[in-house]
Amino acid sequence: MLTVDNLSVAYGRNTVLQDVTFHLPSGSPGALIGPNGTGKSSLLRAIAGLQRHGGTIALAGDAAPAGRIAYMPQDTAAASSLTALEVTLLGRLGKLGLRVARSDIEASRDVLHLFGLTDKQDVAISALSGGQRQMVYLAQALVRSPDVLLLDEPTAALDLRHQLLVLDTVADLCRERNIVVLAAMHDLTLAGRFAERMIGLGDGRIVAEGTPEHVMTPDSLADLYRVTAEVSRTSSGRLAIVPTGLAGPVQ
Ligand SMILES: Nc1ncnc2c1ncn2[C@@H]1O[C@H](COP(=O)(O)OP(=O)(O)OP(=O)(O)O)[C@@H](O)[C@H]1O
Repeated sequence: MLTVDNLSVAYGRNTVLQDVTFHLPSGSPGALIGPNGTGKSSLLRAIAGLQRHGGTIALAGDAAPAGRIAYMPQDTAAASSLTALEVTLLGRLGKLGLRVARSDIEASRDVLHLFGLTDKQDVAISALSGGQRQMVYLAQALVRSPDVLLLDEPTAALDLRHQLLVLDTVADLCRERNIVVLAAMHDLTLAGRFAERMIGLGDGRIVAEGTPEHVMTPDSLADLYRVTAEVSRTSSGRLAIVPTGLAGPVQ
């Protein structure tokens, strides 16, 4: 269980997160939703130990869990000449000795294979497409075998098939390894498919929390995003969110 208590983040005098308190159980994929600029990335970075913050973060009672957390940033642009395999392997850095063990390479190859990137493993990361690069950085996070996996818009650059592949892979991993997973997402229908727990962030505070059904009602979507939206069930029982119009003035 990840416990975030009274967390705050400020950039200079600009406080962007305040009084953020929530629990996220292991084994239940979590989605973090909310409008642009509301503090989702700041929250993920604070949990990952990459952002100065107030308040406390604990993982099953461990008050300094940063070493057990893997974080995939939103921006994976890279000018590096490292290959996809090398970038993935970097995820094992904490575990690597002076020599790279065969098992580290195999673990890295396996994850790249899972994402259909076997034929790209020796290609420089700078020569990959945006979606391929996003999957390589996800592979890097996965090979760390973290206890907490934080993903910032992990499907933003992916086509329909790879969106499902990546999210289903991460959700399965969350349940099988009983780890904590929190992904910031803008596609609410995808988020509803992926997540068992959802946190709605508005203006730097938690404004809704619970199951996707509870968080993604027309009223709470109007509060969060200032849009009107239809929330329905598909014939297979999944939640579908269709924004239908703007509500309220642009701020
Ligand atoms: N390094 C920084 N220095 C100063 N202000 C920052 C910095 N990073 C973010 N901010 C500000 O903090 C606020 C929250 O930004 P953050 O990136 O956390 O939002 P977000 O919810 O992830 O947005 P998006 O959905 O657009 O990615 C914004 O107003 C942003 O301008």
